[in-house]
Amino acid sequence: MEAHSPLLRVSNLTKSFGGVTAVHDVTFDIYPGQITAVIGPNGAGKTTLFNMITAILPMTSGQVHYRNMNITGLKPYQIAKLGITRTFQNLQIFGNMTVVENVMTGAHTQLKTGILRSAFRSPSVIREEVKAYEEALGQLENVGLLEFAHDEAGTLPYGNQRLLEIARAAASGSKLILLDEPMAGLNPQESKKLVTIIERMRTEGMTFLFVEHDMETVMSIADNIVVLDFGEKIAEGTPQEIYNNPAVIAAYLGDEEIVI
Ligand SMILES: Nc1ncnc2c1ncn2[C@@H]1O[C@H](COP(=O)(O)OP(=O)(O)OP(=O)(O)O)[C@@H](O)[C@H]1O
Repeated sequence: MEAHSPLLRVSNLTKSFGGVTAVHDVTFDIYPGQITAVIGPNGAGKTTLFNMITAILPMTSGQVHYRNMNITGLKPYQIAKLGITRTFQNLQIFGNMTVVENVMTGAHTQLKTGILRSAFRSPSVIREEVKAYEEALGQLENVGLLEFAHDEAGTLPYGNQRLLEIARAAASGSKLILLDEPMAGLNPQESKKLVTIIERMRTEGMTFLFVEHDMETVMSIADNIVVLDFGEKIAEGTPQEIYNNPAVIAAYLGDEEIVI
């Protein structure tokens, strides 16, 4: 991949649900190591856009390229295997498994071991499992959860469960993590911790795309902001550019949830 080619290219994505066009002709690029935020008033199409990029929803038209490869029409597991992971608004933690086991489920998207081989527990399978375990512990250390590695994940406070999801995404070998409202439900200290972790992971080479209503977070960490309104991209730019954009201010007028 060329140094300046986008990691992800979203081209003319459109999604219609019957008569409702939730996303219309949206185009933008994400470059490696960038933090990109998608913002917009309620119902603007942010989640639908995420769902199309990760193939949870088929698009009506448009294309998605990842590392110059056309990934339009691939299945969600194929996209995950290529290195794109997402988190959801509702946490997707396996509450009865331990914290470290949860992280290892991320690593399993990349393991070579098939069901048959793992049933026989050959030395190569064991080696792979040990590697995944050590990698999982490393990821837990990165997000400050190492001391809870052997606790049941369901017993972690909400903010730590969110960090656990991010550790799991990182353990999957992802290069691009999509976060759907990562700050939702976090208290100010937890938000601050998450911001620090995202920024550190970025300096280590991770790329992020996130949907967020918390404008303070968006303005403080995003390199690039894509603004949707009624499914259309109405603006794109740096936090400063977006902050001063009249179309963006107009779109948010009357939206009580967001103070821009
Ligand atoms: N499965 C669906 N069937 C019909 N309409 C849908 C469906 N999913 C979303 N929509 C509509 O598409 C539009 C965009 O919804 P979407 O959830 O993507 O917006 P959003 O920006 O993520 O909103 P929020 O900030 O409230 O989460 C809305 O008008 C919504 O009602």
